[in-house]
Order: sequence, then structure tokens, then C-alpha cells
Amino acid sequence: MSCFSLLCGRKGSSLSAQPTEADIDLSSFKNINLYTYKELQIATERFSPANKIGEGGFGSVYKGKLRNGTMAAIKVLSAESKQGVKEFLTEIEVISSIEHENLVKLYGCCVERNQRILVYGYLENNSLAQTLVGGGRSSLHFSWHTRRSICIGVAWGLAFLHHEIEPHIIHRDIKASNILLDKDLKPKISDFGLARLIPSNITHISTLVAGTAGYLAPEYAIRSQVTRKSDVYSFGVLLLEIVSGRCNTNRRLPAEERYLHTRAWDLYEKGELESLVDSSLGGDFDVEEAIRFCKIGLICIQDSLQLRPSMSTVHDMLIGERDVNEKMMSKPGLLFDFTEPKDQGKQKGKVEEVEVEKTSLLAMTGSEKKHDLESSSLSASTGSYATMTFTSICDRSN
Ligand SMILES: Nc1ncnc2c1ncn2[C@@H]1O[C@H](COP(=O)(O)OP(=O)(O)OP(=O)(O)O)[C@@H](O)[C@H]1O
Repeated sequence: MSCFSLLCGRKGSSLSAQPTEADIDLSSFKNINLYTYKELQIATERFSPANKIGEGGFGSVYKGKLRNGTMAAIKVLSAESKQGVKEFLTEIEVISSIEHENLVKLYGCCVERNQRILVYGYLENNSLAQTLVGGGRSSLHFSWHTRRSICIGVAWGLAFLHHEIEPHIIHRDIKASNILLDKDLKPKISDFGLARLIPSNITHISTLVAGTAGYLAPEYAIRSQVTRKSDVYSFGVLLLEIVSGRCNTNRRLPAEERYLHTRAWDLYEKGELESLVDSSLGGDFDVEEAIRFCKIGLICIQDSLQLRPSMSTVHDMLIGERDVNEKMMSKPGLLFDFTEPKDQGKQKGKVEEVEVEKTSLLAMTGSEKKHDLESSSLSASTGSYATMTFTSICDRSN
């Protein structure tokens, strides 16, 4: 048994008289709830497939009942996400100290047996991807009032990460599958801070994640330029998805409706934004408010990150405490309207993978000059732009 497992096994007990290096590491993390592997094994019935509730880019997620009776979502991080225990725990200490009603609570972790396992509060109603925008397999009904509350809640949670935490946290992966819903359909943002747990040479977001491409701000996807404004872009896409009840990309639709970003902009220019609102609401919504939400979405997804508002401004606009300034509204920056599946004949229901060559990436932006992009992408430190694999999960069912 390793030092880690010994230590994890005696949570709360005093350390041995002659601490090893590993002892010292762990003893300095007093504020972290450390779970033993055995405890999590019992909670998940030996990580039984029956308790597996999801699989993401970071690893598998299991539902489990902790010793104190609390339900938890137990995320077993995959091999790529392994890093030194000290670095890992440093991040965990920060993340688990963050509390907000619109953020999923990290209870603690397990670092035993070379495992990295995160233990989160369990959310009863799955993610927005599984219920509202991912293909309608859910029986849940999302009224306009509920959608409005979800948009405002997510904006508030994100504004908290951006403006209330010091140093601020950029989520980097805001999307429908990272918005979980509790029993009352209150939204909670998951996976915040996780990007920092992944070694920098592993580009989880840009290369490994399924279904993310439509949420990526162009400057982030092309130049790895990560700012709070790239989260604002992703939030704008999500906002349009919640209002319209559809995924941001659906290649089964006619060309002019395929991408939510351009669809919303076209309708805005024609003064017909109302028709973007989900038809399943049967017209039962506040028209003025829904149009305002669509405009806020469009303001967030502008190509120029300087023109995108901060998340606290977005929140204030959503609740009507701040006017939506249409003067600062310009065409959306769109990452991938040029992409087409390599194999159009893939089976329905299968994930489509689209390889995007660098030249295509360079061709896709609206306002930026081609040669500027080329030089910046070539000088990017990871040099990982030669090919990117985008997977469009929404195309399966919408
Ligand atoms: N705290 C939680 N409560 C309930 N279910 C959860 C929780 N966390 C994750 N899940 C479930 O597990 C699934 C996978 O989650 P995970 O965050 O690992 O991946 P993802 O967000 O779907 O994809 P990616 O890792 O690419 O962002 C989620 O879609 C959700 O159904």
C-alpha cells in the first residue's frame, strides 16, 4: 500500500513522527476532503457500469452514495489528466473552497493508488445537453420562465468565477453538457477549474472534446488566446441554444438554418428574431424578453472580443438592469461554418468526426486578416493546429 493510501485511509488522524515527502504534501492540505479509494469503491458498487452516468473528456462519471448518505457524482480522471499530487491538490483546494448556488460543489477527491478522482455534489436532472438542446430525449418541459432562470443563473455563476474569485477563473468549456440541473431545474456550472488540472501539453478543449467546436470563440480556437471574453462567447452560444431549444450546429437543416450563430444574425437583420424562439413553447413566452435575450446572445458572440461585454454586464442585461446597446452589435465570429463531414454516409446516431485542415481554419474567420492568423497560429506554442478533430454530437438527433 502506498503512502498515499495510508494517509487517505486515516483522514483526520495525526501524521507519523517521521513524515515522508508524500506525507508533507498531504499534511499541508488541511482544507481538502480526502476520500479513500475503498470508500468510493463502496459508494459506486465497485464502479459498476450500472452506476456509470456519463463519460466526458476527463474520464468516466459514476453516481454513488457516500458514507454519510449524500449522493455524489464521482469523476474518475483519465490517464492524460494525471499530474503531481501536490499540483493536483493545490488546484483542488482552490476549487473546493468555491461556493456559489450556480456552481457544482466539489466535495473533495481521492489521490490514492495513482488515481485522481473528484467527488462532486450530485445533480438530479442531468445536463442541458441531455434535456433541452441535445436531442429531446428528456420528458422535462422547459417553460419560458424556466429558460429565463437558467440563463440568468448560468450568467450569475460565470460572473462569479470571472469577477468575484481572486485570481479569476476562466472556465474554458462553457457548453450545454457542462450545465447541470438540480431537482428544481436550477442550473449549476460544472467542470470549472478543471482545465488547470490538465497538463498544458494536453489540449483537452481544442482537440479532445466532443461537441465543443460551436462554442469556441474564434481567437481561442485559432490562437489559443484564452480570456474571460472567450467564456462570454461560449455563454452567448449557450444562451441562443436555450432560447431556441436547439443545438448550435445541425447539418440536417437547410444551409441557412444549420448554424445557430448565423441563423440568429440573419433573423436579427430581418427584424424577425422572435421566430428563433423554440416552437415547442407554443408561443407561450414573453416576446420582448425573448428577443432581448437573443440580442444579448448576439452581443456575446461578436468576432471582436473587445466588443463582447463582461459577464457581470451580461447578467445585468438579462435581468433588465442594463440596456442592451445594439449600436455595439456586429456580425458573429464563427469558427466552423465551412466544415463538412468527411464521410457523409456515416450511420445516423453515430458521432461525426470532421477533420479541419489548417488552411481551412485560416479561411474561416470573418473580420481578421488571413495572414495575421497564419503568423499567429504558426507561432502558437503548442503548434497543434495542423489538424483538429471536431465532433458534432448535436447532429445525431436534432
Ligand atoms: N455533478 C453531477 N451530477 C450529476 N450528473 C453528473 C455530474 N457531473 C457529471 N454528470 C454526468 O456525467 C456526464 C459527463 O460529465 P463530464 O463533465 O465528465 O463530461 P461532459 O461535460 O459531458 O463532457 P466534457 O468532459 O467533454 O466536457 C454529464 O453529461 C452528466 O450527465
